[in-house]
Amino acid sequence: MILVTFPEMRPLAEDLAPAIGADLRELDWHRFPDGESLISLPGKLDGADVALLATLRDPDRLALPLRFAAATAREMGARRVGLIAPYLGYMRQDRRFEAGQAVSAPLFAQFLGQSFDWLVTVDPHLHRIARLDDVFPIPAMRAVSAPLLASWIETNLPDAVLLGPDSESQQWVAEVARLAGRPHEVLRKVRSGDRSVDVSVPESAALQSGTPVILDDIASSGTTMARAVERLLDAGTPAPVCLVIHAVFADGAHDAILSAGAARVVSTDTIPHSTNAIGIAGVLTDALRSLAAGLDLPAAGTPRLAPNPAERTSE
Ligand SMILES: O=P(O)(O)OC[C@H]1O[C@@H](O)[C@H](O)[C@@H]1O
Repeated sequence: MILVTFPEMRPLAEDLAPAIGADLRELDWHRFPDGESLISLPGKLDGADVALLATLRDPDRLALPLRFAAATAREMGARRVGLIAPYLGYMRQDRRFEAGQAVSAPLFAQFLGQSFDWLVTVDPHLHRIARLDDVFPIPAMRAVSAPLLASWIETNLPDAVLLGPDSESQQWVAEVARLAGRPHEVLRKVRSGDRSVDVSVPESAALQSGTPVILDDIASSGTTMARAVERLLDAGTPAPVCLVIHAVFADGAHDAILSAGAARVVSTDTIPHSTNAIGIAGVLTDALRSLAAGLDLPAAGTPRLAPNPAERTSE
């Protein structure tokens, strides 16, 4: 397999390529002064199975470059072209909340399915849509970060009390708490706008029994995390640690969470960010191996634990 990475994903690509036995290449993405993109793929692709690595934060910016890259790989002779998207954007708009709205999740899945033969992602935001297969017209596999999050908690915060900021976070929090052998609670959230969120904290003895760790799949504006931090401090807990799978972090989000009083913000490296502390190459490799078995792809190699991204940057 040939792994072709978008430039910003190079650090994860360097963990992933040896683990899956892929030849690593980086595409060139030139931006013209008017904002148009020129994508260039390196080397020959004749008959190769190609995997593109791109994380879909800011998916509007990436959509056309992805389509150009996939089409060009085919023109250069690639046998199949897959997409490894550690973060898969647009999954939250999974129904028409108001008349006339686009239901973006299936539309974006169809868009990607027109360019790629398969897809692997990490913990997609699926709620009313149960499975990736329900919206993707191509084989789509989800890697699960829960074992990595649980292991991080066991090592770094053995007295953690896991807290989901809203009912949608129940699925992540319950599983990580089970794997880490720690208690968990789910807070109540009411959202009235993009940055207008109210969180309330239930009375609970568990809250006072350890270090609060707020766990969510996505921090976007950071408002959910920030309000949860404030309400927990109001309830008399120690400063919470915020653990997020996908560090989407719109402008100012990380600072807003810290200003609210969080002790620390930690994320996986599905999206490059200064808070990355948990490497997901191992679970991506597992997912690629499962997919490869079903698709007659070149078998991915033996999974290896990825180095901690924080350690990587200090090398
Ligand atoms: O409050 P922000 O950070 O904007 O949005 C993130 C929240 O929106 C939800 O869909 C996510 O699961 C998370 O709870």
